Amino acid sequence: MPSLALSDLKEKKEEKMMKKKIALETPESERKTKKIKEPKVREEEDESAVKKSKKKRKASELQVEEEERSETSSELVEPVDPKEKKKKKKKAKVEEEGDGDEDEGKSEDPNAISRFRISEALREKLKSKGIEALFPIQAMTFDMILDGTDLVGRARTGQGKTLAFVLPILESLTNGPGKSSRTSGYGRAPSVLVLLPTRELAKQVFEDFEVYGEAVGLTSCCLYGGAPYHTQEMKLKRGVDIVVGTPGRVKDHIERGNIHLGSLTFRVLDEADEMLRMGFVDDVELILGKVADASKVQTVLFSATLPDWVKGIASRFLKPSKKTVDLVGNEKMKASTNVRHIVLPCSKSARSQLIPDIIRCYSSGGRTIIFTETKDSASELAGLLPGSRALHGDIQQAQREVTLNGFRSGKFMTLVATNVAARGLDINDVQLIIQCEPPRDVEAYIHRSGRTGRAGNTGVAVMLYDPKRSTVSKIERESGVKFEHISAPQPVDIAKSAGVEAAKIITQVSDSVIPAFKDVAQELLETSGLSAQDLLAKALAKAAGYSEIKSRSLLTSMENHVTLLLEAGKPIYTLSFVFGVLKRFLPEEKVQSVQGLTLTADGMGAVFDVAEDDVETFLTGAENAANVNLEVLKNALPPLQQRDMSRGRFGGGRGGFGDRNGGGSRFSGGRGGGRGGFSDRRNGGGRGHYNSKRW
Ligand SMILES: Nc1ncnc2c1ncn2[C@@H]1O[C@H](COP(=O)(O)OP(=O)(O)OP(=O)(O)O)[C@@H](O)[C@H]1O
Repeated sequence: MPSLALSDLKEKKEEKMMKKKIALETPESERKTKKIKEPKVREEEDESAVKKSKKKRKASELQVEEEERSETSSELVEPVDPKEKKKKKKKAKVEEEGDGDEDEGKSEDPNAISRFRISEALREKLKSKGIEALFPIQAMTFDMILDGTDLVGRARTGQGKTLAFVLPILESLTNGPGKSSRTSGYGRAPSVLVLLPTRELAKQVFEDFEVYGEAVGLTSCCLYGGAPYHTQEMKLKRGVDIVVGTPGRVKDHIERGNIHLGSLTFRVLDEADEMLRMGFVDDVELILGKVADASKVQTVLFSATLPDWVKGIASRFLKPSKKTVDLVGNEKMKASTNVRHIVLPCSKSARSQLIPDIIRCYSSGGRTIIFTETKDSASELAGLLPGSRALHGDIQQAQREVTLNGFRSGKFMTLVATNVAARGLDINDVQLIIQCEPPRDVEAYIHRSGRTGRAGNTGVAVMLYDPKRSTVSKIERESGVKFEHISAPQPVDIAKSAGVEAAKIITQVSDSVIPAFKDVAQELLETSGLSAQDLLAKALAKAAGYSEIKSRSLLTSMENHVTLLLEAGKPIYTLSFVFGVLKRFLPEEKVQSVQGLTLTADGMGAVFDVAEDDVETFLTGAENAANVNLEVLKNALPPLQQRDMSRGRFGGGRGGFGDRNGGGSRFSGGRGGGRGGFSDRRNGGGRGHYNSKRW
């Protein structure tokens, strides 16, 4: 029910805020910034900290402690032991209480930007953007990057990984170790190269470098395909300090002799896993290999997902002394914890009817991004959803930019995109993500759902799936997300809330209209054969834009379809058995018309959809059949068996759809088929493989 869903959402948000409030009441510990330290943070506090930082909090949950530096060459900065953390909290609290007066230094956020080696100009710029304190991933990596360490950084989506490398790099080049090697003057070669998988993301990161770089006198340029070479060449000719780009176009400029990477000080691989997955292996390898002396270059790699096979690149291109700051680590939950993750059964043909209602129920009036698996489906769906636009790789770059700008500025509120928009895009007020079907891999799920719930905000991610061919359980076990299973919002429920709105509007209509309409109202009352209440209900419906209300099935979400539950008095093991039972009392064409046939998790029944007009035929037929019970399901589906496509068989019973807490068994186990390392050509198979064919 939409009204329920909305209030549930509100409740959930409040509950979350409450939990966060509690989590945030953690005293600070002193932080010394000059020495390299081993900061440790408890994973689940990561996102609380983001929220708190946003609110200019006074205390921080980030615990920084001094540790012996590890003798190992590559070091993982691990999350702190929760028990240990508790002890520290207690100790700090006692100290604070004993202290009495409000020492200004102590009440200040340990992650306040003033506590880091950030120059005045950059601080001012950050403040002008409303940033007063660093987020945990930024605080934990700032000194390491500034002091010259190669680094692998991982934090969940929307946790500020971009500024985690932008700020220390800018500081290093202007006031730190990078300053001495930086070249200057007309035609200078870049000191920094940042590689990203998509054009939109490259532009976004470039804009950060431009805004903050300007404050310290550094210039940047952005190199990406689909845009004219000339402008990019002119910028490179004049000389820039920072180059941000996608691998294909950067490589082209190298080959044209437009850029020289011999004197690089920094290399950044943002969303490295995606770049390699997209087939940029050769290009990235070639580009990274262009530095004159790799030992003099500092390399950092950031992503919210770091599949094992990416670690191969890290060992190949980062120094053995590299450090890893992983705020996700072995935590089960890999996706954003600020997002409500929902799954909903829906057949492909019902999508365009269902999606507007999902938006009505879950977008809270904000922006929505809908992800499709292919470019064609993105265009097709955008054509069917009024007020939406498509974004994918077949659209001209200039139009892609117009579309994204329009979405960012609120000219339209629904973007239908392929995976080109899955990674890194940071768009204000995206409240809802809809995935039309489960993506092929868990990383895509994590990044797509991470376009909402950013920087401490909350959001909703709804994934549609075909109950007959679902990979929901695979995504669930690999991402650690515990999906809420819900049924489609029913048009009648949506109409009810629209009616409430319409009633409000009607009460606001001036009494001056009454004389003009009174006579015809009286005539209607006398001639329509309806009560005054029914007549008014019709008038309200019309005011809310309704001429009729269609029903929607629980199973496939198809309009004018109804879900039936069949039981045969004994366990049912196969779908063909159900067809056999139906054939006993129905003509063949009716049997063939059933949609979405699925067995129930308890193995005692089967559910399927039939056209509303056929329901009577089915029910009457079943009355005359021995040992058959057939009933219409009105409110919720029973728990169903899910066909786990990743395992090629039916999985065990998972949570009922009416049960928001899901239930059912959890699976464990790693992913199959490890992806190859950097030089494994079998992965990706040529540049643009993924995006050119599918998105
Ligand atoms: N210290 C901060 N205080 C307040 N807001 C911040 C801070 N750091 C970053 N932000 C904001 O948080 C948002 C998310 O940041 P960013 O895009 O860097 O996230 P991310 O971790 O790279 O996400 P993804 O994995 O999806 O790429 C941005 O709008 C950014 O401006």
